[in-house]
Amino acid sequence: MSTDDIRDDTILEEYRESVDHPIYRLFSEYGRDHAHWFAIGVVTSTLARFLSLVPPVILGIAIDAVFSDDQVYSLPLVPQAWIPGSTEGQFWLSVALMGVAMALAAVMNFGRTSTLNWFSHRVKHEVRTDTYQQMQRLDMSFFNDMQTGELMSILNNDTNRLELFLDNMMDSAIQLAVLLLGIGAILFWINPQLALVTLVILPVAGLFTLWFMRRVEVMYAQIRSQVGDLNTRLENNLSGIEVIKSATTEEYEGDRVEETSYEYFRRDWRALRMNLIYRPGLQLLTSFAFIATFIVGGIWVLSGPPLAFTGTLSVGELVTFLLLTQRLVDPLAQMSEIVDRYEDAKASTSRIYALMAIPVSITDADDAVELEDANGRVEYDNVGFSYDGETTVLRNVDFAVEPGETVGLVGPTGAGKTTILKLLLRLYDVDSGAVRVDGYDVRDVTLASLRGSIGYVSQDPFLFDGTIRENLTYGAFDATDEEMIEAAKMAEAHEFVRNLSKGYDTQVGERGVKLSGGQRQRLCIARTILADPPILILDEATSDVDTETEMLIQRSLDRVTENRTTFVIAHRLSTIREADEILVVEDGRIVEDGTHEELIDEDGLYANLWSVQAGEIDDLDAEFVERASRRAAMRSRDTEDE
Ligand SMILES: Nc1ncnc2c1ncn2[C@@H]1O[C@H](COP(=O)(O)OP(=O)(O)OP(=O)(O)O)[C@@H](O)[C@H]1O
Repeated sequence: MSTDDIRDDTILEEYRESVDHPIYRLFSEYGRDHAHWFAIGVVTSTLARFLSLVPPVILGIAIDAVFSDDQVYSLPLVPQAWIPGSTEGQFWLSVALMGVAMALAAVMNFGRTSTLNWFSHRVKHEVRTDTYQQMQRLDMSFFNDMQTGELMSILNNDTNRLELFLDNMMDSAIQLAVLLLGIGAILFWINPQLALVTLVILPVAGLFTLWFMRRVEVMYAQIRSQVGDLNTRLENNLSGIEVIKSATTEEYEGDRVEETSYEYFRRDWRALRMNLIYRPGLQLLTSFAFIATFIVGGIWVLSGPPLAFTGTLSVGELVTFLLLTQRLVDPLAQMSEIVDRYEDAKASTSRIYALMAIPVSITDADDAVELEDANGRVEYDNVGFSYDGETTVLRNVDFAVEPGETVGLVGPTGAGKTTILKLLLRLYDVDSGAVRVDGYDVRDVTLASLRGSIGYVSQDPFLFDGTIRENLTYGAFDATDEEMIEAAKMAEAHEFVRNLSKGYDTQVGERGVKLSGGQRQRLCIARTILADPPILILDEATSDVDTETEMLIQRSLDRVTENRTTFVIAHRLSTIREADEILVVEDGRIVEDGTHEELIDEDGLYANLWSVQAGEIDDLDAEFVERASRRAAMRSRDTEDE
């Protein structure tokens, strides 16, 4: 098991253990709104099962009264005066009663399947939607720790397991309960003594089932978690297929998938082995009941009551007994499946509720205010931050930006530039100090209004599967074609889009794979421009484009950034040369700040970085070279550790 797997399991496991009575909760929280469908389902299912018991009872009576003339034709709950006196009349009455019972059973079966199916599919749909909504609200730190495959397995596999249970198994459970009660009652009504012989297996079957449930509960939890691990591995490999192919690690990855899949098979097989004992065990018990009833009943009919039994037993009664006992075999064997699916659904529901129980810390405060028409004054007040609560990533970050200013952030890789701006978006909360927009602490305004005021072009430009038009208007859904094209022109994207065969209706592929890195970047810039936010964050927004395009984008960005507070993170220092202020970040601190000219004059880290990019490597001061090699050494050590 990899460290990732252990980490995922720990988060879910921690909350899974705190989930009490998951199936009960599922019914009370999600079933309530559709309780009427469920109730109709239960009633029709109950009636269908009762009606299915009518033919064997009528048959027994008909054998005794019509065919062998042993007894008087009488029906339970029916006045004797209503029953025809002739044998022929009784025969046709039996036929009619059986026919009506069968027809009504068919109608009830229709009602049962349609209502219970509706119920289970609705519940599944609502559980999935709610789980997704809750997942979206979770903190970024949660997504850093959880793997996509694991989450997909909860959203898809686990919710599907619920449907399997709610659909077929609820119906089977009702069927079993009705048949047990109905058959039990009829058997006792016909002959209580023989009924005891037939039904003695029930307590034994109950104990056997309890034993099985205890054993498989843990096994199912392990299986569900292994499905998550397998999904994670598959999802990771599919996302990284290009790396796998270029590194020719197909065999290595094939082995890893096989290993994870084998573990899934092993856990699955362990639970299945239990089933292999349980199912035939139950079948054996019911067969035993059938044989015992046949032996005792047969002797009874042939030569009077055996052992301590008393009274009489007719052939018709014995036939009804045997037919009904036979009716118990299938549902009792099905009980194993019901219990099996129940345990499976319980494991899945626990995982769903565990996900829902994970607390969200980045959320609107009760008295959060709307940040309306932000001016764009941004202030970092002595900010300290770490991702994991231990390793400090930012310390004493302190600066202020006036509305409309452009600020460049530069510094070595891993210094904390992106992290600083993620705090402005409140993707994470600061550990100490405060980040303010227009004088409001970002924790005191609503997340929607804060993030709606900020446009973010991330380091890793992401496009959704769909057309270019859909991607550009994402978030600005009401934008007109003219506005969209204007934004695309500003981001130097219009020309290349126009040259595509389907123009703005071109499909970009998953994550935008059908476009080049630079094209993706330009579309992301255009998307942000179209949203027209008062604050703009461009994180290496032009790193993937050629120098010429960069120059063009730069030119239009100058127009875009006018009158907006803009943060630009750039490794290519030429990009931020004109910024109103440049912050130089090193090891999570701001070590220098000023305009390009001021920083060059200061002759510190920035001046040295500038010299490197200008190609003046021979003129670098010795301390800078030493610090750079120290950082590089640390980076390669980090990589080795990984
Ligand atoms: N999600 C995360 N969880 C834990 N640590 C993180 C996370 N993201 C970044 N870090 C760590 O925080 C530090 C700062 O990262 P950050 O991405 O802010 O650097 P950066 O200056 O933007 O780097 P670059 O120029 O390479 O983009 C790094 O040491 C990085 O390993």
